[in-house]
Parts: sequence; C-alpha cells; structure tokens
Amino acid sequence: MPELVFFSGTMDCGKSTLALQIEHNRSTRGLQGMIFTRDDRAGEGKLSSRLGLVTDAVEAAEGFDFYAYLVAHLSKGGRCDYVIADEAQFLAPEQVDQLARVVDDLEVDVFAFGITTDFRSKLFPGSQRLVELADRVEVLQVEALCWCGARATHNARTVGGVMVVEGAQVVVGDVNQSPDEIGYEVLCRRHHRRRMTAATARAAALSPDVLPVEVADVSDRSSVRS
Ligand SMILES: Nc1ncnc2c1ncn2[C@@H]1O[C@H](COP(=O)(O)OP(=O)(O)O)[C@@H](O)[C@H]1O
Ligand SMILES: Cc1cn([C@H]2C[C@H](O)[C@@H](COP(=O)(O)O)O2)c(=O)[nH]c1=O
Repeated sequence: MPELVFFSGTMDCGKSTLALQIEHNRSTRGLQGMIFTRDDRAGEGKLSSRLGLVTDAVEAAEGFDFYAYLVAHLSKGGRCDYVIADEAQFLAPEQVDQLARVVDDLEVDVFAFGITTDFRSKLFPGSQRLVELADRVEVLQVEALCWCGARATHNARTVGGVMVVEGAQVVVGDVNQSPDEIGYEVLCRRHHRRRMTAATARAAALSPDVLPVEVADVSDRSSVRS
C-alpha cells in the first residue's frame, strides 16, 4: 500500500540527509523518484544536507500543484515510483492535500520532510496538515541537542545569539550563523520557554551576579558558621 509519511524533527536533525539516503537507496535499485523542495538554503531547485550532499529538485513554489504536475508527467509517458518533498513545513495545506491525492489516486509513495513548529513553537500550516493526513509521522532518531545536553525539541530564532519571538513565520536561515545575522538554535523545551540560548546561558554564567555568590559561599563559610 502506498503511504504518505511525514519525517519530522527540529532543524539540523538530519531530515534532508535522510531524504537523500532514501533517494539514493531507491534509485540505485532502479526506481525513479521525483524530488521536490521549497526555499532550501542552497537555493532554488536544490535539496541540500549539511553533510555536504546536494541534488537537483523541482521547486514547489506557492501555487505549485503536485497532483497536476505528477499527472502531466505520467500522461507524457514519464515514470514516478516515489515522491520526496523536503522543507514540507513551507507547503500550503492544499499542497499537502495534493500529496495525499498522489498517494491515494496515483498509488505513489510520498515521503515528506520538515520541521513541525516554528520559532514560536507554533505549528507551520503545512506541517499541521501533514500531521492530520499522514499515514505515519516518523520522528528522526538522531537527536539534535540543546546546549544543556538534553534532546532538542524546539527551534529558536536568534539575533546576535539572543532568542526573538517576534517576526515573520518564514525566514530562511541556518544554525551557527555569525552573531550579527538572524540565525536559529535548537533548544529543549525548558530552555525555549526560558528563552535561554547558548549565548545567553554563557553570559549568565560569566555574570558578576552569578559567580561571586558561589565564591562567597566558599570563602564565607567561617563567617556563616560563627
Ligand atoms: N561535519 C559533520 N560531521 C558529521 N555529521 C555532521 C556534520 N555536519 C552536520 N552533520 C550531521 O548532519 C545533521 C544535519 O543534517 P541535515 O540533513 O542538514 O539536517 P536537517 O535537514 O534536519 O536540517 C546534523 O544533525 C549532524 O548529525
Ligand atoms: C524555526 C523556523 C525555521 N525556518 C526556516 C529556517 C530554515 O531555512 C528552514 C528549516 O530548514 P532545516 O533544513 O530543517 O534546517 O526553516 C523558518 O522559516 N521559520 C521558523 O520559525
């Protein structure tokens, strides 16, 4: 039975790498897939992984109709054994409906990859529709980690290392950006709620308000006892 599968996780957890691996494993066995993406960091019509791999893809921009595109391709005698859709969080809900129709009416497997929630921990509309429609939602097994060592479950947007909570839902970007750029950082829920990024945690640890308290505890022990 063909399936609509949503591979979901935070930024930087290996979604695009997995998409490229699925593509590689299937194409080396003679299957023919169609690869789609939207607003990849590497540019239009590219699906890229931070491991350095990149492949060409069809840009599924606003208004793009997956079902019509596949029907046109098949009616011209083209073949399609599976569909890969990366950066699926950016898709409109109706585009996700088209992907479900590709599975049900054209009997083609669809593997969609994307982050579930935005920098405010709100669902992207495309991801919400995928959760609603997918046969399976798979959470990636490679854990991205928060600076504290806990599993990262949330995406923070940062400016100069400081978490921001205002702004457009879609701003294409990356983790590990230089401090003057808008960037992203993955965090555990506790630190996302506290808006505590690696940079602000480091600054707090170095703050004169924090260190001397511990030092004072040690040096003042005799005075505390007396
Ligand atoms: N230099 C590296 N060496 C080994 N693994 C790396 C390196 N750089 C990135 N990675 C791996 O790639 C993952 C990010 O892969 P990518 O497919 O780009 O993520 P996503 O699409 O989920 O944002 C990281 O979590 C890490 O496991
Ligand atoms: C959290 C969040 C992310 N984005 C953008 C930033 C990147 O361009 C992509 C995610 O790509 P990845 O391959 O999963 O790292 O999404 C955004 O536009 N808005 C957000 O809130």
